[in-house]
Amino acid sequence: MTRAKVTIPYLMDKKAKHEQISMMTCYDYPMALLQEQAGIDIILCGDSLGMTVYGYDGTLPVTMDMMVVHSAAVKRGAPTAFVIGDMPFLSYQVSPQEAVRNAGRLMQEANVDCIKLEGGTVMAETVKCIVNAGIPVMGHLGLTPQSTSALGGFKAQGRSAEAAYRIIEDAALLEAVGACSILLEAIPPEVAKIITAKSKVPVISIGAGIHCDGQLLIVHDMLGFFDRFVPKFVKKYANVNGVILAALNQYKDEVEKGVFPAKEHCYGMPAEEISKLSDMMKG
Ligand SMILES: Nc1nc(=O)c2c([nH]1)NC[C@@H]1CN(c3ccc(C(=O)N[C@@H](CCC(=O)O)C(=O)O)cc3)CN21
Ligand SMILES: CC(C)C(=O)C(=O)O
Ligand SMILES: [Mg+2]
Repeated sequence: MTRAKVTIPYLMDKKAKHEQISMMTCYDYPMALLQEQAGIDIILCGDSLGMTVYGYDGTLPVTMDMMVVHSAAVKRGAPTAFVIGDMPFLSYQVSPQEAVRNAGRLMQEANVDCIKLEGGTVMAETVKCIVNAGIPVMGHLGLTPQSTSALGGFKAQGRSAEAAYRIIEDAALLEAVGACSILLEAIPPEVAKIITAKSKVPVISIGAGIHCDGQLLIVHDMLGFFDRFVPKFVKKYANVNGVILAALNQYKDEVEKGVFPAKEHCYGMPAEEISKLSDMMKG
């Protein structure tokens, strides 16, 4: 049985009932099939794919074209999940007009349900314009990886009263200009708790503690499929690297020993054809 499509009203209802929302990143079709099967509510095709899939040091090299191709693959694998396409660096900062056009590309070419962008007060006008175009927007506050250089690295945010107060103000403003949900990354639980209590839209945590309306993890981190660094907020639920490495080692070993391929991996040929071929080869 397939579940009903996850919609904004469905997510609002979950918040109202204090039922936790599950959210996970995903970058390709086979993983999307599994996340759909697991019933993950929200799937984010994040620009973190720059690091997890493409091996860059950060998210800045990621382009709109990459996000469109990957988001489309994710939506094909997870038709009933609420799929969010992440707006990459420079796709929305230049002007609200460019932001609307690029957000529209994710809707039109990748069939996503929503887009996400980083920033608070400075992005309020842009969020308003995208929402006015009929495109749902998730806001993203706290550790915003596209401004790592300005933040001084991948560092937790909102740890002073003043910094926390600014994030709380930003969250209220994002909601006021029409954001359908807010993502809080790497901030203290006490701050996230205040925001979640004040906001009418679902607030999702990645490294923002237990008091939010839902949780997000980077799928490669939680699977043990990425270990260049492991943020404090990550819990590893599997060791996929270990499973894959064991298979690769065994394959290499069997190739070198001539154990693979076996008879069952080879195509048959009728005996008379083999003997005819043998005669032909004798010329
Ligand atoms: N694989 C992956 N996981 C992520 O969580 C993630 C990405 N990639 N790419 C984009 C951003 C970058 N993120 C990060 C990266 C590193 C830390 C980290 O190591 N933080 C340290 C504390 C650093 C400090 O505060 O000085 C930690 O211990 O959590 C946190 C978030 C979150 N996002
Ligand atoms: C780190 C999360 C929140 C994100 O924006 C992404 O996966 O790109
Ligand atoms: Mg992102």
